[in-house]
Amino acid sequence: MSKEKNLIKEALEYHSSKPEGKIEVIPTKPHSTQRDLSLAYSPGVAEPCIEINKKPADSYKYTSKGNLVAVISNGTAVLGLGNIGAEASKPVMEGKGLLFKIFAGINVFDIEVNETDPNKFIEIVKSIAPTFGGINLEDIKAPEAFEIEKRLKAELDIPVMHDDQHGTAIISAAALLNALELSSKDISKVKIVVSGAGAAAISCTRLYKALGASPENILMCDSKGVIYKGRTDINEEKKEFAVETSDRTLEDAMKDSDVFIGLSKGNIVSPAMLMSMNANPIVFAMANPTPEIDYNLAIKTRKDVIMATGRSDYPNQVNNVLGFPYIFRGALDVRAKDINSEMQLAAVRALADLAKESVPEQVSLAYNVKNMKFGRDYIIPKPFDNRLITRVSMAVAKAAMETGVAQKQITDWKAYEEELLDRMEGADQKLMRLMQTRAKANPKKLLLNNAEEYNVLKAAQILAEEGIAKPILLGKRSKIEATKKEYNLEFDLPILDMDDIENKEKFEKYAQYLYNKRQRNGISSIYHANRLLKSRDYYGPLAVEMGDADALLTGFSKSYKSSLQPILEVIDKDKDSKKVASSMILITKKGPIFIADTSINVEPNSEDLVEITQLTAKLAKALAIKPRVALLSYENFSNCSPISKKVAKAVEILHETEPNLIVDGEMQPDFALDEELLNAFPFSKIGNKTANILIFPDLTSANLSYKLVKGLKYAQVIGPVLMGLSQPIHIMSMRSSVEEIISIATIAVLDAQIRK
Ligand SMILES: NC(=O)C1=CN([C@@H]2O[C@H](COP(=O)(O)OP(=O)(O)OC[C@H]3O[C@@H](n4cnc5c(N)ncnc54)[C@H](OP(=O)(O)O)[C@@H]3O)[C@@H](O)[C@H]2O)C=CC1
Ligand SMILES: CC(=O)C(=O)O
Ligand SMILES: [Mg+2]
Repeated sequence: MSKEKNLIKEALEYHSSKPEGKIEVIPTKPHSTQRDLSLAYSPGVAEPCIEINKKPADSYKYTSKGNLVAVISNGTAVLGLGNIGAEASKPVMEGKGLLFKIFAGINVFDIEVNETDPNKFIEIVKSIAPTFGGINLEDIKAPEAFEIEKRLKAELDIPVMHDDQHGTAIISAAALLNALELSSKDISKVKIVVSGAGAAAISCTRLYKALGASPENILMCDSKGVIYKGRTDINEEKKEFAVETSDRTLEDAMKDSDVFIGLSKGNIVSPAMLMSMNANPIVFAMANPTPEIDYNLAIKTRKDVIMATGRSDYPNQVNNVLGFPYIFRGALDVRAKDINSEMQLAAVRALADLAKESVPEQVSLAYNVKNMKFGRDYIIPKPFDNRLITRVSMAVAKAAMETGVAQKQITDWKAYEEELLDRMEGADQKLMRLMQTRAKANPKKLLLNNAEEYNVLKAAQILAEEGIAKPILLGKRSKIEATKKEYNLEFDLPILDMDDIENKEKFEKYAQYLYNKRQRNGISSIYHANRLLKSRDYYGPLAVEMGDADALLTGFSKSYKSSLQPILEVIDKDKDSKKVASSMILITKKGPIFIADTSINVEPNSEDLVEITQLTAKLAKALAIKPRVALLSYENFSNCSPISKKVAKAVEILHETEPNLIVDGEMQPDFALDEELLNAFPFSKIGNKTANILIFPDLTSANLSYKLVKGLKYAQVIGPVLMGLSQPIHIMSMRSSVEEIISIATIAVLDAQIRK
């Protein structure tokens, strides 16, 4: 089956699989008891009705209105499919609803109105407007769309935006500014050809003019050809773009042009037309689903083209999805009465600027591209970039306040940023963000071993740029530089060069220190110390011990065990610790859960379990989490089998030595994690609030448990976190992803902060 046919089949299956369609309504309040129902509905529901009747603005307080947008269409210009009617437009409107929700947390009712008369349509929309905090008009054809939007904006006091006009204008303008910058062209001098003279095309071109494009350099075409002065069959909006020209066809117009903007119909631009454009042409073929010229055909035809489409399956998706969720988010959050041109321009700038910043690794991963960066194939941020919600929504909200259309003021922008992130993030991202905020307050010098590897280098770049750590790269300079070159990584970070390590005066100092420290523990001569130090596995920990770095992260290319061994030879245990151990942090719906010992102590005895518990509780406290510890077994408080006896004895010691620690066992993990089940043990010190630290009876059960959770993708896993050393040194899992390295690096920085 061809790729296109396959897509058709998959798209139909996607939409028809049960439950049919793409959205549903989910209650947000409890509804399982009679009392819940008497609050949700009669009699309780009468009370907010009475309040709203007294003060209409209270509808924002007592109903979902403030976060509810109507996506309304009459189906007269559905994508590039034309006038296919209200009912057939529903999949697109449901799709917009889905995007509003996933990208900005906004609820949508999609409303398809069987009415093409603009006046009647306006009356219908006005009559249902009280339900909504905002109205997104969609896929309504020109010229009716202009009148409809203009009147609804004037006659309603909630934000109204025809997305095909302004959403498209904002995104394409941001992309155009960046594409012009990349091709060193000046917006006031370029010749722009616009194919289409409908809602999207007219509005986009107006915005380009506002940004400096010269009216005499713009040629617009509709289905009949070029819009020239003297044409009699054109409406008022088209007249605005009529110019003196002898060009009559799109083909004529495209000769010697610099920019092509397609907002018309699929497959109307030929390779020959593309060839007739000036050097480094900018081609935005935005008709959906079929662009004016196919992406692959365009880049095959001209190597120098900067090419974009409205589709998600090619680079440079210039599509209003990058705008409407965030524009409405910002507008709703300040209860704006309008979405005005200043708010639109603020969104343009936010989008254009964001594209020039380095791209988060999870975005690159989502598109399977390594080190995505500003350039011909990346002129505009990707829809899965989770920075869009803060950058665009905040810019829009600010502009609404500055231009006096906001009915609610934001004073604490940091708190608003947090609120936006809270809306969109899962528990895992939230904990990591909180930890990163703490790390950024006092970033530490972090030595990153295996810096020749792409993942380590990319993580180092992000850690430095985000201000989470001050990375020092540990590795062979020549190889680090080669990897940077291979992946086009542009940054400058200090390197501890393993190629040149012996020539450094520090080498002698380190060797002497190591010899002095370990001469009675197997390092028999200065030569022996010298030899060990030539290995980064020894040199790295020594650099931390000697104060040349605040923390070390190692282990990318070795097994945990072989990374740990040299560390233990060089670094003492913490003065309060008799053991080292390791913990994994599972990020679950119940919050973070620590699991220990996952990597070091294979068969711990009762005393070892006590140590492991103390270390893990200390780690939790260091991350500002109050420890509630369950020591696990396959039995509950039975003290029968050898394993249970071992665990019960550890609990007994802990109750004696750590009276303030909430700890109990032996118990099964499902009991430790379930409030109801915990009620079965009213004597337990854990009470009925679930545990957040699980100490396993041995390494096998701990390790397999976390691997199972990770393998089943039930929770994100951070770690392993090494505990009990006198220095903040951590070992990542072999071949960790960039995200995993950043997580454990953040913990290493926090660890270093606590110690100094
Ligand atoms: N990528 C994105 O984010 C977006 C893409 N679009 C796309 O833009 C296109 C237009 O949408 P919209 O403005 O809402 O629709 P409209 O119906 O308002 O406008 C369509 C325009 O296309 C013109 N047209 C039709 N055929 C041709 C042709 N062969 N050559 C030149 N112009 C032609 C029409 O000309 P005439 O006036 O003579 O009828 C009309 O001016 C659609 O394909 C849509 O998918 C729209 C919004 C966002
Ligand atoms: C993307 C969009 O809104 C359109 O093509 O109509
Ligand atoms: Mg549309």
